[in-house]
Order: sequence, then C-alpha cells, then structure tokens
Amino acid sequence: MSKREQLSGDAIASFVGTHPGWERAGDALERVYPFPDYSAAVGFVMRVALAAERRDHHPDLLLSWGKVKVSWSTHDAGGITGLDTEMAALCDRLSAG
Ligand SMILES: C[C@H](O)[C@H](O)[C@H]1CNC2=NC(N)=NC(=O)C2=N1
Repeated sequence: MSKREQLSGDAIASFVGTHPGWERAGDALERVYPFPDYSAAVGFVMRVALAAERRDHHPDLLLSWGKVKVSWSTHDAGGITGLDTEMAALCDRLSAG
C-alpha cells in the first residue's frame, strides 16, 4: 500500500494508542509539544520544517511561547496516511532536541 493512501480508522486508532500525545482531529493527526521557552520551540519548528522539505510533506505548525502544535494530514489524499504517521513519529524524535 502506498504511503500516500488514506489509513483506516483502526490503523489511525492504533497509531494514537501507541504514540502518547497524538490525537485524531478529523482529517488530521495533532499533537502539542511543550518547550521551556520560545527559542526551544523555534528550534523544534526549524528541525521539523527541514525534515518536511526533505520528505516533500508539510505539516501545519502553530508556534507559541513554550509550545508548538503540529498537525499532519495529506491534502492530496484528503485524510491521514502512512506518511503522516511516519512524520508524526519523526516529530517525537525531533522534539527531544
Ligand atoms: C507537489 C507536492 O509534492 C505536493 O503538493 C505535496 C507537498 N506537501 C504536502 N504536504 C502535505 N501535508 N500534504 C500533501 O498532500 C502535500 N503534497
């Protein structure tokens, strides 16, 4: 199955069940990451942005003081795909610094 095909509801629930902090919000996977200050949050945004460019797959990012909300959805597929879960798991690794 292509990574750009929509995942089943069960597959999405399985990802959410094994990746604390991630939630399904309609057609997207969302997680809010806390950071100790603004510059740590900006650093995370930059790491995610560079990974997104490498993979040609781009999240919505909401940067605030001490937190970043990340939202993954595959616009071309109209929903959540394996590429979104792959990138969400990568964000978890990148959030560690
Ligand atoms: C042409 C380009 O490859 C596509 O528009 C890519 C770019 N980044 C993307 N990012 C996301 N999140 N969904 C997409 O469908 C998507 N499509």
